[in-house]
Order: sequence, then C-alpha cells, then structure tokens
Amino acid sequence: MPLLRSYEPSSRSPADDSFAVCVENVSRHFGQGASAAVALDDVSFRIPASGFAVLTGPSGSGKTTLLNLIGCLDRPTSGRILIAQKDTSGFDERRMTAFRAETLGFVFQNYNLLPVLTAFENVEFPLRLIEPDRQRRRRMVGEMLERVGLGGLSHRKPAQLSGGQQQRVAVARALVKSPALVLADEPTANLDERTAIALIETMRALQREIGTTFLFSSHDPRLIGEADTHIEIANGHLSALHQGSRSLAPVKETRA
Ligand SMILES: Nc1ncnc2c1ncn2[C@@H]1O[C@H](COP(=O)(O)OP(=O)(O)OP(=O)(O)O)[C@@H](O)[C@H]1O
Repeated sequence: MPLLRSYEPSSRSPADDSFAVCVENVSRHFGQGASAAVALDDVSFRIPASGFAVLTGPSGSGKTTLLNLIGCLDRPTSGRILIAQKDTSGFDERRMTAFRAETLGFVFQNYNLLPVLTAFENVEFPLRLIEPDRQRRRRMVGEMLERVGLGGLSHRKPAQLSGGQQQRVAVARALVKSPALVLADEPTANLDERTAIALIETMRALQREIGTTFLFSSHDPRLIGEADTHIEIANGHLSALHQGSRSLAPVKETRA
C-alpha cells in the first residue's frame, strides 16, 4: 500500500475543516518609538484546505512577515492565526516547534538543503523527528523521491544536482511527512522556464494526491495563474483576495 497519505485534519466541525489557514485581524509591529514599523495591519483572510494559494505584493509589503507568522516562526502583535483548525496564538515555544515539525513543510528560494547529506538523507531528515520506525521511514523517503522524479539520484549530494533537481529534493523533503500546509518562498525564482513549469506541475500533482495545502510567496505569473486563491498585500494591508475566478472583498473577521 502506498505510504503517501491524505491529510486528515482533527476536525471540530465541517465548517472548520474547509480552511487550512485562517488569518484573523493580524497585525505585526516591529520596534518602538521613532523606529517603529507596521509590517502588517489588521490582515484577515482564509485559505481553503487542499488548495494552491499564492501571496503577492510589492517589495516591503509584508509577505515575508506574513509567511513567518503562518509558519510559526514569529508571533503576531495582535490577532490570531489558525492552521489546520489549531489556534497557534496560545502555543509556547516548545509547542510551536512540535507543531512546525508535524504540520508544516517549508520550501525556500535557495533550496536550503544540507550540503553534507545525500538527497535521500535530506528528505529523511525531517521524518526522524516524527517517524521512529527506520524501515518505514526509508520506504516513505524512497517513494517520495520516486514521486518527484529523482528515484535514481537519491545517493547524490546537493552539489551534484542541478538547481531544478535540488528544488525537487526540497519539495520531497517538505512533503514526505504529508503536512497540512507547505509554505514556499519564491520556489521557482532561481529556475529556468522549463524547469519551473515542470516543478509547478509536480507540486500541483502532489497537492491533489496528498491533499496538502500550498501557500507560495511568488511573482511568477505561471504560479499565480495556477492558484486557487490569490492573496494580494500592499503596504501591510490585504489589498485583494481572489478565489477561483471570483474576486472577493477582503474578509473582515471578528474574533470568536
Ligand atoms: N525585524 C524587523 N524590524 C523592523 N522592521 C521590519 C522587520 N522585518 C520587516 N520589517 C519591515 O516590515 C515591512 C515588511 O517587510 P517584509 O520583509 O515582510 O516585506 P516583503 O513583502 O517580504 O518584502 P520583499 O519582497 O522585499 O522581501 C518592511 O517595511 C520592513 O522594513
């Protein structure tokens, strides 16, 4: 039986289950006094579960700040963020770390693979925290590397792989634990056109197969064109939210 599994959220209600991410009235301020900066100001939106979402905005608009908050790498100054029906605002550091390991996968513009490890070991690395059975872990890694088209190259180290192949290793590493949400920061920025298209197709196929939700920060029109949800931010505010072919007004939430 294939080891790739569909993500099954610990449901509270059918209404909750339909969203992988709920950002509710989130603000993030940095510094104080004259040096204070408002990176995000009262931002609210939702990303449906098992979808392809893209986040766009001009330089300095707050994209990285928002991805860091959703990735549980930072905390909002006010507001709250629910991921896979879990309110992350009450998490202490230990819970944040465990939640990241279990629920989130990350793909970076510069791949961020560990250079001393092979492709296989890079993909296996995040599983060590959550899958103690070595045999099972190795089967999951092998299956995922096959799935991204790198079955024959699993013994190679990152320096022996092309940029596109390295990014496939990074996608396999992010997806091997079937996370609820994968956050990807400009994943196609360093790839040529053909390689980028092939990577987008692979991510889309895996998203449909596993049911993981993807949230990309990207300027890539091919990724934006593929998105089910398009979140636009400008100057720390939600400027537009497009879902499917519809364009929705920014969602204003009141806290429960
Ligand atoms: N640690 C910080 N301290 C002070 N200001 C910050 C900090 N991090 C971000 N900012 C400010 O918050 C705003 C949003 O920054 P952010 O990095 O989120 O933008 P971005 O949309 O990701 O930009 P880019 O596309 O250029 O990477 C900017 O004005 C930035 O200067």
